[in-house]
Amino acid sequence: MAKATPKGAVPGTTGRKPLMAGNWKMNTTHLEAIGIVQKMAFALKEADYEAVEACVLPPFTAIRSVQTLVDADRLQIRYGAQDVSAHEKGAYTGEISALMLAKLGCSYTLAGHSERRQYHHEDDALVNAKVKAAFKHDLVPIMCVGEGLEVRKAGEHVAHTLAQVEGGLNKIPADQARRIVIAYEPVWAIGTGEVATPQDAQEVCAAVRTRLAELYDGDLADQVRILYGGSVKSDNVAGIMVQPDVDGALVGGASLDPAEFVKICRYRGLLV
Ligand SMILES: O=C[C@H](O)COP(=O)(O)O
Repeated sequence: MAKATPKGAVPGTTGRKPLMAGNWKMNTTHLEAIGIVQKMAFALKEADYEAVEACVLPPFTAIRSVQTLVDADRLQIRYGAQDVSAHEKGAYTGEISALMLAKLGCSYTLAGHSERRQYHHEDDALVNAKVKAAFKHDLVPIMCVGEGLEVRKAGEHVAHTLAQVEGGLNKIPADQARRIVIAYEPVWAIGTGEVATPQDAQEVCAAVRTRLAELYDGDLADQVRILYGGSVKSDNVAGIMVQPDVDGALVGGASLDPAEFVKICRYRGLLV
Protein backbone atom coordinates (compact mmCIF):
# COMPACT_ATOMS: atom_id res chain seq x y z
CA MET A 1 0.00 0.00 0.00
CA ALA A 2 1.24 3.50 -0.86
CA LYS A 3 2.41 5.56 2.08
CA ALA A 4 3.37 9.15 2.65
CA THR A 5 6.25 10.14 0.40
CA PRO A 6 9.58 9.17 1.98
CA LYS A 7 11.65 11.91 3.54
CA GLY A 8 14.46 13.04 1.30
CA ALA A 9 12.53 12.60 -1.94
CA VAL A 10 13.74 15.30 -4.30
CA PRO A 11 10.98 17.83 -5.05
CA GLY A 12 9.73 17.48 -8.59
CA THR A 13 10.83 13.86 -8.90
CA THR A 14 7.64 12.36 -7.52
CA GLY A 15 5.88 12.64 -10.88
CA ARG A 16 3.42 15.13 -9.44
CA LYS A 17 3.81 18.46 -11.24
CA PRO A 18 3.66 21.25 -8.66
CA LEU A 19 0.57 23.44 -8.87
CA MET A 20 0.63 27.09 -7.80
CA ALA A 21 -2.94 28.32 -7.64
CA GLY A 22 -3.70 31.96 -6.94
CA ASN A 23 -7.06 32.45 -5.24
CA TRP A 24 -7.92 36.10 -5.74
CA LYS A 25 -11.00 35.84 -3.51
CA MET A 26 -13.38 38.84 -3.85
CA ASN A 27 -10.73 41.11 -5.32
CA THR A 28 -10.19 42.58 -8.80
CA THR A 29 -12.55 44.00 -11.36
CA HIS A 30 -12.33 42.31 -14.74
CA LEU A 31 -9.99 45.09 -15.93
CA GLU A 32 -7.66 44.60 -12.97
CA ALA A 33 -7.73 40.86 -13.62
CA ILE A 34 -6.51 41.42 -17.18
CA GLY A 35 -3.66 43.57 -15.85
CA ILE A 36 -2.50 40.88 -13.42
CA VAL A 37 -2.58 38.11 -16.00
CA GLN A 38 -0.75 40.27 -18.55
CA LYS A 39 2.04 40.96 -16.05
CA MET A 40 2.29 37.29 -15.12
CA ALA A 41 2.38 36.28 -18.77
CA PHE A 42 5.14 38.78 -19.50
CA ALA A 43 7.29 37.40 -16.67
CA LEU A 44 6.68 33.65 -16.91
CA LYS A 45 8.97 31.79 -19.29
CA GLU A 46 8.83 28.36 -20.88
CA ALA A 47 11.08 26.94 -18.15
CA ASP A 48 8.59 28.13 -15.53
CA TYR A 49 5.70 26.34 -17.22
CA GLU A 50 7.78 23.20 -17.47
CA ALA A 51 8.53 23.35 -13.74
CA VAL A 52 5.11 24.27 -12.37
CA GLU A 53 1.51 24.67 -13.37
CA ALA A 54 0.53 28.30 -12.75
CA CYS A 55 -3.17 28.88 -12.21
CA VAL A 56 -5.34 31.87 -11.30
CA LEU A 57 -8.77 31.72 -9.71
CA PRO A 58 -10.41 35.10 -10.38
CA PRO A 59 -13.91 36.11 -9.31
CA PHE A 60 -16.64 34.78 -11.62
CA THR A 61 -17.04 38.22 -13.22
CA ALA A 62 -13.45 38.21 -14.48
CA ILE A 63 -13.23 34.67 -15.84
CA ARG A 64 -14.45 35.56 -19.34
CA SER A 65 -11.85 38.33 -19.61
CA VAL A 66 -9.09 35.99 -18.47
CA GLN A 67 -10.27 33.40 -20.97
CA THR A 68 -10.16 35.91 -23.82
CA LEU A 69 -6.62 36.93 -22.93
CA VAL A 70 -5.37 33.38 -22.46
CA ASP A 71 -6.91 32.26 -25.76
CA ALA A 72 -5.76 35.29 -27.76
CA ASP A 73 -2.15 35.07 -26.59
CA ARG A 74 -2.13 31.26 -26.25
CA LEU A 75 -0.94 31.58 -22.69
CA GLN A 76 -0.05 28.51 -20.68
CA ILE A 77 -1.53 30.06 -17.56
CA ARG A 78 -4.46 27.97 -16.31
CA TYR A 79 -7.52 29.47 -14.72
CA GLY A 80 -10.55 28.38 -12.80
CA ALA A 81 -13.28 29.39 -10.37
CA GLN A 82 -13.43 29.90 -6.63
CA ASP A 83 -16.64 27.94 -6.21
CA VAL A 84 -19.12 25.85 -8.19
CA SER A 85 -22.76 24.97 -7.71
CA ALA A 86 -23.69 21.46 -6.68
CA HIS A 87 -26.71 21.79 -8.97
CA GLU A 88 -26.79 21.08 -12.67
CA LYS A 89 -29.12 23.92 -13.76
CA GLY A 90 -32.40 25.62 -12.97
CA ALA A 91 -33.90 27.82 -10.26
CA TYR A 92 -30.83 28.38 -8.09
CA THR A 93 -30.49 32.14 -8.07
CA GLY A 94 -26.94 33.36 -7.88
CA GLU A 95 -25.34 29.97 -8.49
CA ILE A 96 -22.84 29.17 -11.26
CA SER A 97 -22.82 25.65 -12.68
CA ALA A 98 -19.88 23.43 -13.58
CA LEU A 99 -21.06 23.38 -17.19
CA MET A 100 -20.94 27.19 -17.34
CA LEU A 101 -17.37 27.13 -16.01
CA ALA A 102 -16.32 24.36 -18.36
CA LYS A 103 -17.66 26.36 -21.33
CA LEU A 104 -15.45 29.27 -20.20
CA GLY A 105 -12.42 27.02 -20.49
CA CYS A 106 -11.84 26.66 -16.75
CA SER A 107 -9.48 23.86 -15.76
CA TYR A 108 -10.12 24.01 -12.02
CA THR A 109 -12.62 25.02 -9.41
CA LEU A 110 -12.22 25.33 -5.68
CA ALA A 111 -14.68 23.34 -3.58
CA GLY A 112 -15.13 23.82 0.13
CA HIS A 113 -12.78 26.73 0.73
CA SER A 114 -12.80 27.52 4.45
CA GLU A 115 -14.42 30.89 3.75
CA ARG A 116 -17.31 29.07 2.04
CA ARG A 117 -17.52 26.64 4.95
CA GLN A 118 -17.42 29.48 7.49
CA TYR A 119 -19.59 32.18 5.91
CA HIS A 120 -21.92 30.02 3.82
CA HIS A 121 -22.16 27.01 6.12
CA GLU A 122 -20.95 24.53 3.54
CA ASP A 123 -20.56 21.06 5.02
CA ASP A 124 -18.78 17.97 3.76
CA ALA A 125 -21.92 16.65 2.04
CA LEU A 126 -22.27 19.84 0.01
CA VAL A 127 -18.56 19.90 -0.77
CA ASN A 128 -18.86 16.29 -1.94
CA ALA A 129 -21.77 17.27 -4.23
CA LYS A 130 -19.69 20.13 -5.65
CA VAL A 131 -16.76 17.78 -6.29
CA LYS A 132 -19.11 15.44 -8.16
CA ALA A 133 -20.60 18.32 -10.17
CA ALA A 134 -17.10 19.50 -11.13
CA PHE A 135 -15.97 16.06 -12.29
CA LYS A 136 -19.16 15.59 -14.31
CA HIS A 137 -18.03 18.47 -16.51
CA ASP A 138 -14.36 17.62 -16.51
CA LEU A 139 -13.27 20.37 -14.15
CA VAL A 140 -10.61 19.42 -11.63
CA PRO A 141 -11.80 20.25 -8.13
CA ILE A 142 -9.32 21.71 -5.70
CA MET A 143 -10.97 20.47 -2.52
CA CYS A 144 -10.03 22.56 0.51
CA VAL A 145 -9.72 21.04 3.97
CA GLY A 146 -8.18 22.16 7.23
CA GLU A 147 -8.80 22.91 10.88
CA GLY A 148 -9.55 26.02 12.90
CA LEU A 149 -7.51 27.23 15.83
CA GLU A 150 -9.56 25.48 18.52
CA VAL A 151 -9.21 22.13 16.79
CA ARG A 152 -5.47 22.69 16.36
CA LYS A 153 -5.07 23.59 20.05
CA ALA A 154 -6.96 20.42 20.99
CA GLY A 155 -4.48 18.41 18.91
CA GLU A 156 -7.27 17.07 16.69
CA HIS A 157 -6.13 18.70 13.44
CA VAL A 158 -5.18 15.49 11.65
CA ALA A 159 -8.39 13.63 12.52
CA HIS A 160 -10.49 16.69 11.66
CA THR A 161 -8.82 17.15 8.28
CA LEU A 162 -8.99 13.46 7.37
CA ALA A 163 -12.72 13.42 8.17
CA GLN A 164 -13.18 16.32 5.72
CA VAL A 165 -11.16 14.44 3.09
CA GLU A 166 -13.30 11.32 3.51
CA GLY A 167 -16.53 13.30 3.47
CA GLY A 168 -15.55 15.19 0.34
CA LEU A 169 -14.53 12.00 -1.47
CA ASN A 170 -17.64 10.04 -0.52
CA LYS A 171 -18.56 7.74 -3.44
CA ILE A 172 -16.06 9.41 -5.78
CA PRO A 173 -14.72 6.62 -8.02
CA ALA A 174 -10.99 6.08 -8.35
CA ASP A 175 -10.78 7.26 -11.96
CA GLN A 176 -12.01 10.68 -10.79
CA ALA A 177 -10.34 10.74 -7.38
CA ARG A 178 -6.91 10.30 -8.95
CA ARG A 179 -7.36 13.71 -10.64
CA ILE A 180 -8.51 15.64 -7.58
CA VAL A 181 -6.30 18.26 -5.94
CA ILE A 182 -6.54 18.55 -2.17
CA ALA A 183 -5.55 21.81 -0.51
CA TYR A 184 -4.69 21.67 3.16
CA GLU A 185 -5.29 25.08 4.68
CA PRO A 186 -5.16 25.49 8.43
CA VAL A 187 -7.79 28.19 8.89
CA TRP A 188 -5.75 29.95 11.57
CA ALA A 189 -3.01 30.58 8.98
CA ILE A 190 -5.22 32.16 6.31
CA GLY A 191 -4.69 35.86 5.76
CA THR A 192 -3.20 36.23 9.23
CA GLY A 193 0.48 36.21 8.42
CA GLU A 194 0.60 33.20 10.74
CA VAL A 195 2.21 30.42 8.69
CA ALA A 196 2.14 26.81 9.70
CA THR A 197 5.69 25.49 9.89
CA PRO A 198 6.82 23.36 6.97
CA GLN A 199 6.70 20.42 9.39
CA ASP A 200 3.07 21.23 10.27
CA ALA A 201 2.21 21.26 6.57
CA GLN A 202 4.05 18.00 5.94
CA GLU A 203 2.44 16.26 8.90
CA VAL A 204 -1.08 16.80 7.62
CA CYS A 205 -0.32 16.44 3.89
CA ALA A 206 1.40 13.11 4.59
CA ALA A 207 -1.56 11.96 6.67
CA VAL A 208 -3.90 12.88 3.81
CA ARG A 209 -1.81 10.86 1.36
CA THR A 210 -1.74 7.88 3.68
CA ARG A 211 -5.53 8.05 4.07
CA LEU A 212 -5.93 8.21 0.26
CA ALA A 213 -3.90 5.01 0.07
CA GLU A 214 -6.28 3.41 2.56
CA LEU A 215 -9.35 4.58 0.63
CA TYR A 216 -8.18 3.68 -2.88
CA ASP A 217 -6.16 0.80 -4.34
CA GLY A 218 -3.06 1.02 -6.48
CA ASP A 219 -0.93 4.09 -7.02
CA LEU A 220 -3.72 6.66 -6.72
CA ALA A 221 -2.36 8.20 -3.52
CA ASP A 222 1.01 8.75 -5.20
CA GLN A 223 -0.63 10.67 -8.02
CA VAL A 224 -2.91 13.06 -6.14
CA ARG A 225 -1.47 16.54 -5.67
CA ILE A 226 -1.76 17.96 -2.18
CA LEU A 227 -1.28 21.71 -1.76
CA TYR A 228 -0.59 23.81 1.29
CA GLY A 229 -2.34 27.15 1.75
CA GLY A 230 -2.16 29.86 4.39
CA SER A 231 -0.06 33.04 4.19
CA VAL A 232 2.25 31.59 1.52
CA LYS A 233 4.71 34.18 0.20
CA SER A 234 7.98 34.14 -1.72
CA ASP A 235 9.94 34.22 1.53
CA ASN A 236 8.38 31.04 2.96
CA VAL A 237 7.33 29.01 -0.08
CA ALA A 238 10.63 27.18 -0.57
CA GLY A 239 10.62 25.68 2.92
CA ILE A 240 7.09 24.46 2.39
CA MET A 241 7.69 23.09 -1.12
CA VAL A 242 10.70 21.07 -0.02
CA GLN A 243 8.37 18.89 2.06
CA PRO A 244 7.89 15.56 0.27
CA ASP A 245 4.09 15.47 0.46
CA VAL A 246 3.48 19.10 -0.49
CA ASP A 247 2.90 19.46 -4.23
CA GLY A 248 2.11 23.13 -4.50
CA ALA A 249 0.42 26.06 -2.84
CA LEU A 250 -2.99 27.69 -2.74
CA VAL A 251 -2.01 31.33 -2.47
CA GLY A 252 -4.42 34.08 -1.43
CA GLY A 253 -3.22 37.63 -0.81
CA ALA A 254 0.23 37.20 -2.37
CA SER A 255 -1.28 36.07 -5.67
CA LEU A 256 -2.75 39.52 -6.27
CA ASP A 257 0.77 40.84 -6.82
CA PRO A 258 1.91 39.36 -10.13
CA ALA A 259 5.63 39.83 -9.40
CA GLU A 260 5.27 38.10 -6.05
CA PHE A 261 3.21 35.27 -7.51
CA VAL A 262 5.79 34.71 -10.24
CA LYS A 263 8.47 34.53 -7.52
CA ILE A 264 6.38 31.91 -5.74
CA CYS A 265 6.14 29.93 -8.98
CA ARG A 266 9.94 30.09 -9.15
CA TYR A 267 10.39 28.67 -5.65
CA ARG A 268 13.12 26.34 -6.86
CA GLY A 269 15.43 29.33 -7.24
CA LEU A 270 14.74 30.20 -3.61
CA LEU A 271 15.76 26.80 -2.25
CA VAL A 272 18.82 27.02 -0.05
O1 LIG B 1 -7.12 30.30 -0.82
C1 LIG B 1 -6.16 30.79 -0.27
C2 LIG B 1 -6.03 30.75 1.16
O2 LIG B 1 -7.21 31.09 1.80
C3 LIG B 1 -4.81 31.43 1.70
O3 LIG B 1 -4.96 32.83 1.71
P1 LIG B 1 -3.71 33.73 2.16
O4 LIG B 1 -2.56 33.29 1.30
O5 LIG B 1 -4.13 35.13 1.93
O6 LIG B 1 -3.45 33.40 3.61
